[in-house]
Amino acid sequence: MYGAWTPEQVRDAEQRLFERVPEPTVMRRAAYAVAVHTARLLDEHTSGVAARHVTLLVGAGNNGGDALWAGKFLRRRGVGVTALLLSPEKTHAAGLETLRRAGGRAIEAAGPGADTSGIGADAADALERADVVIDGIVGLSARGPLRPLAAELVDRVEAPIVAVDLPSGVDPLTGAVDGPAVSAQVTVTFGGRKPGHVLGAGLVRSGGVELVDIGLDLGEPELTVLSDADVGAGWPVPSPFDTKYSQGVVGVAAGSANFPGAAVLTSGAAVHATSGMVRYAGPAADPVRSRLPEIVATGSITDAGRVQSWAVGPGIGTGASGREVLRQVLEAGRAVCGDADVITLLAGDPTLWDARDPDAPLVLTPHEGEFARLAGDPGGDRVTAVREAARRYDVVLLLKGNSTIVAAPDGRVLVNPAGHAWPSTAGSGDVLTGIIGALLASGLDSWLACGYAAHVHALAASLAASGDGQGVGAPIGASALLEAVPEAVRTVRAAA
Ligand SMILES: NC(=O)C1=CN([C@@H]2O[C@H](COP(=O)(O)OP(=O)(O)OC[C@H]3O[C@@H](n4cnc5c(N)ncnc54)[C@H](OP(=O)(O)O)[C@@H]3O)[C@@H](O)[C@H]2O)[C@@H](O)CC1
Ligand SMILES: [K+]
Repeated sequence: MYGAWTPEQVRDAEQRLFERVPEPTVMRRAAYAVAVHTARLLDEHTSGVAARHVTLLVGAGNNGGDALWAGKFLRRRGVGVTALLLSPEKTHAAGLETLRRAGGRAIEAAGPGADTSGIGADAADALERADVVIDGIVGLSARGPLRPLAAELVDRVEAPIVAVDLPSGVDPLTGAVDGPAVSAQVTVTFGGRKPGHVLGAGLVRSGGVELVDIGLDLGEPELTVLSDADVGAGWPVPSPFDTKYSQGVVGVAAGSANFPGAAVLTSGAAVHATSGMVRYAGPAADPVRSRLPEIVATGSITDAGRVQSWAVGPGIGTGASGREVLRQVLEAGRAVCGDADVITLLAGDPTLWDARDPDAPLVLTPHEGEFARLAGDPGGDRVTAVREAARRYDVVLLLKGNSTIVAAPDGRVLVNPAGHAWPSTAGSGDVLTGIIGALLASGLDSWLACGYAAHVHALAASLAASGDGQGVGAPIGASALLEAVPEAVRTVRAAA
């Protein structure tokens, strides 16, 4: 498990740290780590460090200061270093002096001989010669899209990039990217990850994140990310004394005559996610029985028998029958995971919420379009949007994406930064619903159940796509994802 902290939290911790440790000492610590990782990358790409060339992109603040200090440390290892100053009059003075004293060169990025991009001829040459580029344009204080000169420089880079703290162009708080942004091979960050490292485009732009301890005491994180080991340790498996009933019985209300596949995928996922028992209730009882003989299938919810949770929504439709299914499930007073048509129904008819037992956990798992129907466009700051909607509706909300976000009504937020889109295939959401339903039936906390399910679901998709998770991926459908769920569960349990 690891956390991510907002820039504001980092700044508060930074102030407390500076009361004990002088600021330049902290910066040197941070910069030294940047130099170490840059040397590593140089070695990987050029089979050496000495006599290689590193170009620094140096912005107006301490992020640029870190880059300049890192340049000084690289000089000690015989690296040729050129700093391109984006705001010469605001450059970190001590950093600039130390680099120059170590034999590094510093020139204006917008120097003489500039073409239409505004980049000077010497600066363009230094970019071209670079074996590795260090991005110190902007870090924690980034606001809005990159300014034009920064954007031009970033577009021009061809060498692998080490980003200082955050890839420039990525919003530190939301991970959103608006225009050109650095795509780093490695991002060296300090004290703790920031939301920008684990959300949306920022997740992909950060490359491998290297965390450096500089003595910050950060407190409770804004976001939590679960590891394989966390998920594996909490995944419910039968104890020697369990029966099929004691592990929790899942009810599945999904699919219709027109969409029997949704019933099969949701039910199949519930079967694969935990042991125990799965009941199906709905018009697709025959196809479910024939594909999944272990399921007890009936035509209606009233005949289904006792369950501990309901997985409801995929393929039920948004007409009168779907509405009735949802009403019955909500009135049953059990934990509910609602997906797809359930979200559309709840968004369209606020009176349906009245059927809900307020003491029974309710989980909703929208994709972006469904979320918009329920709570408006999530915009760039998805975490805030999901957290507010979870509070407003008193539900656990899971917003799907390459970083899936799970917010509880009390404000806790989990992120599953899968960083790939293999689960983006028709029917994949049905599988996720079945997994969550099964975990809810086992009695897991509904927020954690969503975090575990999102993690295993994304892992199952990548295992299915790449055979063993190592190979080159090939397109998959939801059936392949479903079949890979047990392997994904084994993988996380082996890590625990
Ligand atoms: N926290 C810690 O513990 C430690 C922090 N450390 C380091 O300090 C960094 C934070 O430094 P910081 O506060 O000086 O600001 P930083 O991010 O360098 O921005 C500088 C200036 O850039 C500008 N600018 C803004 N947006 C822009 C844009 N879109 N495109 C272009 N330019 C833009 C804006 O200046 P303006 O031009 O508006 O005057 C802004 O003031 C942090 O990321 C880490 O590297 C480490 O040294 C040690 C431990
Ligand atoms: K940066």
